[in-house]
Amino acid sequence: MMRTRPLKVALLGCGVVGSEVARIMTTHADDLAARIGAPVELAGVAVRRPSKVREGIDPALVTTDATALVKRGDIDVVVEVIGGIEPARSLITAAFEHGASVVSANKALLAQDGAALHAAAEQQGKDLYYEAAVAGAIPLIRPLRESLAGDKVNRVLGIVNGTTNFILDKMDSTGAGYQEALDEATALGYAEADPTADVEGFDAAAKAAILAGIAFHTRVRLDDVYREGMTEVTASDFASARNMGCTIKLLAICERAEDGGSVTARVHPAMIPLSHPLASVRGAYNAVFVESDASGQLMFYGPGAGGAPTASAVLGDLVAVCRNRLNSTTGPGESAYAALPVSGMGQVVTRYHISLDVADKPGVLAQVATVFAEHGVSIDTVRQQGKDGEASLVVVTHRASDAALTGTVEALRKLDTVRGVASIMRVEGE
Ligand SMILES: NC(=O)C1=CN([C@@H]2O[C@H](COP(=O)(O)OP(=O)(O)OC[C@H]3O[C@@H](n4cnc5c(N)ncnc54)[C@H](O)[C@@H]3O)[C@@H](O)[C@H]2O)C=CC1
Ligand SMILES: N[C@@H](CC=O)C(=O)O
Ligand code: NA
Repeated sequence: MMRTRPLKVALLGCGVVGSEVARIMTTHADDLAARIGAPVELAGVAVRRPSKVREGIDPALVTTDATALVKRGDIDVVVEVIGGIEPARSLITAAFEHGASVVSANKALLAQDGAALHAAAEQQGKDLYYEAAVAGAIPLIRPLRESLAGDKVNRVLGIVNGTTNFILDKMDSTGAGYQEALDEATALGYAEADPTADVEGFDAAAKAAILAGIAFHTRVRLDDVYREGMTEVTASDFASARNMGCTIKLLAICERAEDGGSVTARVHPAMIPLSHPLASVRGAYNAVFVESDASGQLMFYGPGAGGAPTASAVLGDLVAVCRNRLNSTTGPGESAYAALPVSGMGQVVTRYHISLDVADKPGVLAQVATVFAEHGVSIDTVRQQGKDGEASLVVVTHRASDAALTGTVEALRKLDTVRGVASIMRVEGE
């Protein structure tokens, strides 16, 4: 039976995502009420610029005092789509203290302070949901937290940042320049308020921390995630990748060590074969593979950024949280019982594509090969191209630890015949 008293929602932030949340709440009001079992009412909208015209939003609901809004006491759910650490963190904490549950899209905050926020929610008997924080519209948090709760996840690998995938795709497929592609991604509402978060890999690293924590039932913070952005990927890297039948993607990879005793989480550009499903992920789409003991390999795919897709995930959480409130219950909280240590990058094992500038004379290849052998790094293929006494040498390795590869590269740099290390890129997905 439908409850007549509405559940009250406070919306914090009315930008790319917030404006879409408000629009869907209004246009789908009847369906949402039927699915929840009670109407949901937008009770207040906290903004920074109150004079801006916001279509479909009653100006009487608009306030610049987000703190007063979350402390009203009659709010059932606070939807936080401001972003950043403060004031979002204080507002969410105050929301719990004043009786509300919270839906957030804020991966930066969750990766930094997720444990404290979960503890605050639990202490107050409230929900903290954040499906929109990882991979936009793609259902990923809930499948990991609920559908796979009976399995053992060993690996999560994928493209989790729409902006950088959009840029890399444009650079690869149209030869567009980096800045031009970034400007377009920003205009389309994909980029973070400061797009450095996207291009330097902080956003993907925050998502990797959240995914690893949920997948492995442990705590992984942003600082635990190895991070390289994509600003140094060049047209020549794409050409090398094409020569190998590969393309380049910014990947997030979270793995459980083979002995199960630790985990790693990393974000960096990597070559992947064109035949791999991740190679065909275009534009701002995201795709994530989850590998578990019993399920085998699962793939999640869809729009990873943008106002409406992200609002879809927010609304899904809103419905879940409202249903929980009507039933006087809460959904699953943080599960970090495994308390696994997070190992550094040195422990990671993968393949490498290394491009060296060398002197074009007899014995150089043997010298280089010896350095690889001395560090226990086995070579898969070598390609040499020479011109005017100089040559470029492209070495692709078999699987080796990052520590062994780092040692190899340090030793290569010391060889007189090696003029420089032009690029090092990991090769994944084989
Ligand atoms: N845009 C996207 O594709 C996605 C965004 N997200 C996350 O959603 C959140 C919001 O992102 P966007 O909507 O894209 O950002 P945005 O910058 O378009 O919107 C944020 C809004 O919050 C307002 N704001 C800032 N401080 C405020 C305050 N103290 N009180 C009231 N309003 C305040 C800003 O004026 C702005 O309008 C961020 O955490 C972001 O990481 C998550 C997934 C996808
Ligand atoms: N800036 C982010 C937005 C979604 O999380 C991205 O590009 O993926
Ligand atoms: Na999602």
